[in-house]
This record gives sequence, C-alpha cells and structure tokens, in this order.
Amino acid sequence: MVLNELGARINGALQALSKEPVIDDKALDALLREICGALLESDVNVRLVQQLRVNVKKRVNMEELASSTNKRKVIQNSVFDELCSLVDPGIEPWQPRKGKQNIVMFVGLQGSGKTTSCTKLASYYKRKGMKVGLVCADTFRAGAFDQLKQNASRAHIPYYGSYTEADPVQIAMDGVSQFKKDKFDLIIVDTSGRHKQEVELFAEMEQIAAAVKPDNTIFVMDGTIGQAADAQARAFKQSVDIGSIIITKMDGHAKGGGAISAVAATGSPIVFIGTGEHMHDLDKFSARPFISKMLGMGDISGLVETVQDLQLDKNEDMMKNIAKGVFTLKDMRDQLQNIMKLGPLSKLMGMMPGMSPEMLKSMDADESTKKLRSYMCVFDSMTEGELNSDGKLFDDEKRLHRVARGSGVRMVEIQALLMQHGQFGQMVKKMGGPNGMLSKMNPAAMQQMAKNPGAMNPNMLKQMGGMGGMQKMIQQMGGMSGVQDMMKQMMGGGGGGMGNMQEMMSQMMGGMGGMGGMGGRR
Ligand SMILES: Nc1nc2c(ncn2[C@@H]2O[C@H](COP(=O)(O)OP(=O)(O)OP(=O)(O)O)[C@@H](O)[C@H]2O)c(=O)[nH]1
Repeated sequence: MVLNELGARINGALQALSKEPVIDDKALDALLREICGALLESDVNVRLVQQLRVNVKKRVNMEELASSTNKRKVIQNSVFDELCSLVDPGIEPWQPRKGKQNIVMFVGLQGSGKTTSCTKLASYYKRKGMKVGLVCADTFRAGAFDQLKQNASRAHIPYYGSYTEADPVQIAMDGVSQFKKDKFDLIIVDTSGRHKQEVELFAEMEQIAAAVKPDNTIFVMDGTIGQAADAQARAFKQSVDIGSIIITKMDGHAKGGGAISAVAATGSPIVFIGTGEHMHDLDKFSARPFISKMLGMGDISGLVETVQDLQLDKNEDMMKNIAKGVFTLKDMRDQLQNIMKLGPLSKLMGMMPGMSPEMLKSMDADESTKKLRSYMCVFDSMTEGELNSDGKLFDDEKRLHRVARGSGVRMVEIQALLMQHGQFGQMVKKMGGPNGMLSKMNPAAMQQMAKNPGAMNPNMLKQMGGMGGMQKMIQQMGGMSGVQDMMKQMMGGGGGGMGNMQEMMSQMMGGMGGMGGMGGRR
C-alpha cells in the first residue's frame, strides 16, 4: 500500500470511530485492527506495529474515561502520537551551522539516490544562503562524476572530482581541502555504492570517513525496498556512524513503511525525503508534520518555510503596495514568478490542511506549470503602464486583443486571469490599510515568523486562532464556504477544472506570502 493510501485508510478508520455511538473495547480493537493491517501492508516492521497496538491500548482506559467524546479524543490523539513515534527516534537532527565549515558524507547502496540527493541537499542549503560545494568520491561507478557534474552545473553548485585519480579517499581529501580553503560553509561528499552490503563498500566508507572527518553522515535509503530496509539499515549503522537518514523515491508507488521503520533500526532521525527526480523534490522531514500531511491534515510549518524561502519581504514595492491595500498586475506577476520557483503546485497543495490524498492524486503538476508559463507570456505582452495598473485598463477590448495576440493566449483566459487579479485585489484591500486584517496581527510574532519559520509556527498559529483560524482565514481569502468546498470547485465543479485550481492556489499563496512578508517588514 502506498503512503497516500495508508494515510487515507488510517484517516478512514479514525473517521469511522467518530461515527460509532458507543466507544468500547470492541470499537477500539476494530480500529486498531484496521490501522495495524494498513501499516503492515505498507511494510512497516511487524514489531513496531505490535508496539503501536500495545501503546495505544495502554493509553486508553475505557473505565476511567467517562464520555464517548472523551474516549474518542484520547484514542485519536494516542494513534496520532504513536504514529509520530514510529518515525521519530527523539533525537534532534544535526544541522549545518553558518560560519562553520560543515562536512557531510553521503553513504548508501548503489542506485539508492545518493548522487541525486546530494545535489538536492546542496541546492536546499544554497537557497538558505549557504556557500555549498559537492565532492564526487565515487570512483566505483563509471559516469558517477559526470552525473554529479551535470546535476551540480544545472543547480549552479561548485563541484570537485577527478577523471584520473582512482583513489576515492584521495579525491575526498583533496575536494574537502579545496573547498575549505575557499571558505565554503557546507561541503558534501558523495561516496560509491555497491549492489549489496559488501566488505569493500564498508571498508571504503570507513576510510573516507577517517580522512574527511564528517560532521554528519547521511544514510540514503531507497523508499521502495520494503521489508529489506531493516537489515540494510542495521548493516550500515554497524559500519559507519549514521547521523541522519534520507529516504528517496517516496513519490509514486513507494510503500515507504519499510524504510520508515529504519528509524527504529538505526535510532537516527530521517531528515529529508526525496519525492521525485527533480531538484525541488526534497522535503524536509519532521515527524508530526509528516504524519499530519499523510493523514490529510496539512503541514503548516512546511508551508510557511516554503513561503519563507520566497523572501517576499525583499520585494519592497509589492510590500508597500499591499500595506496600502493596493495590488497591481505587476505584483501578481512577481508573486506567480516566485511560486514557479518553488516547483510543482501539488507539493504546496499537499501542505494545506484539508487536502486529502485523493484530491492531490487528481492534480496534474505539468498542467499547472504550463498554465503559469502562459500567464507569464500574458504579463510579458503588457506595457509597463498596464502592469502597474489595477487591471481596469483592460476594460478597453483593444488592449485585450493586443495582449492576446502578443502572448498567444486566448482572450477568455486573459479575462479569467484579470478576474482573479481583481478578486485578489479586493482581498488585499481588505487585508491592508489601517483597519485591515494585517493590522490586527501582533507585529512581534509576525516578525519572528519572517525570521524563523520553524520557531514561529506555534505563535503564528496562535495569532491566527489555531488550525480553525487558519482554515477560516483561507475561507475569507477565497470567499468560499470551506477548504473542502473550495477544492471541489477547483477540481472542476466551477467549470474551470485545473485552470481554476491553479488560479485559486496562486491567489492563496499570494495571500499567505503577502502576510509573511508584511510581518517581516514591520
Ligand atoms: N522517483 C524518484 N527517483 C529518484 C529519487 N531520487 C533518486 N532518484 C532516481 O534514482 C536513480 C538513481 O539515483 P542516483 O542518485 O544515481 O543513485 P546513487 O545512489 O547515487 O547511485 P550510485 O552512484 O550508483 O551509487 C536515478 O534515476 C534518480 O533520478 C526520488 O526521490 N524519486
């Protein structure tokens, strides 16, 4: 069973419990049977599943808990907590520190996704403002250096490797000392893999580790390997000091449960998961947001961090406009351009509370990207005056015709874009200005939010009135009756299908981003 289905099944079981008139041991057993069955089908280690069952039962005392509402709540909270414990070894993961020269070594079997993940990680920390270099110490697989070189060049990341030196230890040492000399903040060393755990592989890993003395060793594991994950993780743990884990290929049809169970085998935290072959397909991992997202309850901290990466507060013109309650076409273009930098919208959507896995499955990421590109052509065909306007200039059909000809986009689509812009403009008007929603938010908490998305999350949520407040805010933004209804509309109920969804998502992201950025400037 793939992870999305697992989430949907657990969620379904919890929902079914809400409908039970009487909560007794029988109802609890039925719930646990369903959840444990689903976990086993997803390859989660049988011992861990058994432990989860025992722990939940221990926490729920049917006699002590008076009302059924109370029992339901305690059961649901216990299941959630136990699912989190499955993927949380309770260790704070290592993080590179700015101002220090951090060395990270990647290990894993051949084809697990080491080289790809190295570049994704380098790119992630580059986005955070670090100077990152990649060293290719894989001399085992012909073409490994070329692959790293290609990935690194595409992501504009400096790299080091050699076509002539055959000793991986020497390459690793030379690469690290070169980047150290050039004052790099983070140096990532990619090592060779083998088809299976072999003596040579472990000996080589140990030698490289002894030579470069990594601050952290990341074990890369293929998410599709199922039950074999446990033994593999143990073998690596015995040989090198695994600091953290990246699980790859968690997109598509990965069951993932096996690899997730590796946390228990190594006692090391999962730090990222790979969700595709592209540079953006690396999601920061944290137990609670991961479980929350899997159950369709969203990942607010991930969403906020992603929005934070946009550095919207650097767009001073737009921030000034939004504070005044003004939103020009140029502001919308800049927002959409920013969103395009984040990768497929489905990823952002997955972080929104209320997005069920089924909803996400029916989204076509390529289609969204195409739509955004066509919008860029529309904006490119506008004059500076038009871009700096509120869009009313396009009441003149001649202008519309001209932009349609210039961009190759149909007039109806441009009209729809302008309509979305108009609606969003109305929202900005409401949010900005002296009496707007933004003015009611505590500036100190908003400032903290802009600086440190991880730390500000609880504060921000509190400011917004918790998860309920967040949903209400989204409703206000869209002027719709609820997130679920909104999604239905996006999925085609309103006749717009994918296009509709795209536009609304952009609207929402624009709104969220605007708020984060606003806070940062106060
Ligand atoms: N779908 C998907 N594919 C991935 C992911 N990560 C890596 N891949 C693909 O998996 C294949 C192997 O990845 P590599 O990065 O070359 O693996 P490696 O561990 O470096 O392999 P060696 O260098 O031979 O040890 C490539 O085709 C990658 O594009 C992921 O998260 N999702």
